[in-house]
Amino acid sequence: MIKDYWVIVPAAGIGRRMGADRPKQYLPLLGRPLLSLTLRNILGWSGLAGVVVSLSEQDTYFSHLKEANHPLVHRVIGGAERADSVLSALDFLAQRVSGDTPVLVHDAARPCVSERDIYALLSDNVSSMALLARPACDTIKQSHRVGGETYVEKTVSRENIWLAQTPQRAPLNTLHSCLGKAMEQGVAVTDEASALELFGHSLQLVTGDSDNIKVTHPADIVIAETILRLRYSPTEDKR
Ligand SMILES: Nc1ccn([C@@H]2O[C@H](COP(=O)(O)OP(=O)(O)OP(=O)(O)O)[C@@H](O)[C@H]2O)c(=O)n1
Ligand SMILES: C[C@](O)(CO)[C@H](O)COP(=O)(O)O
Repeated sequence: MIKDYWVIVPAAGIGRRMGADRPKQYLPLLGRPLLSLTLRNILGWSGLAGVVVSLSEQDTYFSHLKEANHPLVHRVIGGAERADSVLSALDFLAQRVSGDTPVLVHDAARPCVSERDIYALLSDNVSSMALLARPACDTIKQSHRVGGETYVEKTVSRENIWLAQTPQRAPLNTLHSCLGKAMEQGVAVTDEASALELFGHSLQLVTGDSDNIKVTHPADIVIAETILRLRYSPTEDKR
């Protein structure tokens, strides 16, 4: 398993789809802020060198988290889009660690990723550029709009269709340069793999669990709480 890797946690979003009174990463899950649970999870991964959390400039919540002053946790100011927030953390790392350092980018909003999936992604047998993902299991429809309504254009074969999760893994210098160039070119990249693909890199897909959900809508809070309740005992919750 690889060691001495860094994890970037983009956590500068506003959680518009959640529609809560604060950014979703600070909503309580099992009585603890979502971002605190995500960081607790990451800080337990073996071989971790450090974590860089990208925060909104207006963030007033982070400093109250248990993990805020952990020696392995660093913070940077994020940007308007997820990619800006990731790039800001990559800029921070590029000034401090060697260019071949493995970097994992993991959404703050995915508190449930399992240790088993992380160790699969970090395995020596896996390519240095890889991501957790799930094969699509529903029937896939392509749509078009007519008069303000949405209609089926066609059914797309789900063979070879995967749903990207995080973490996504790449060497620091490769990801830094690809993401930087993609943004200079004005390409909208919603994950790290897209930026790497754009410049011809081949990424390995590592099958992740379906419980690595991205907390996006209100109902996801209940689902994530259920997953976490099943996984952690009350004693472990004190960490
Ligand atoms: N400018 C942004 C936008 C998003 N993120 C982070 O990227 C992750 C995935 O984004 P998403 O789940 O879409 O979060 P939000 O952008 O906050 O949600 P929404 O799109 O509903 O506003 C989240 O951890 C979010 O905090 C970020 O760091 N900086
Ligand atoms: C990175 C990601 O979580 C992979 O599924 C996703 O692309 C983030 O997308 P969003 O538009 O920020 O929700």
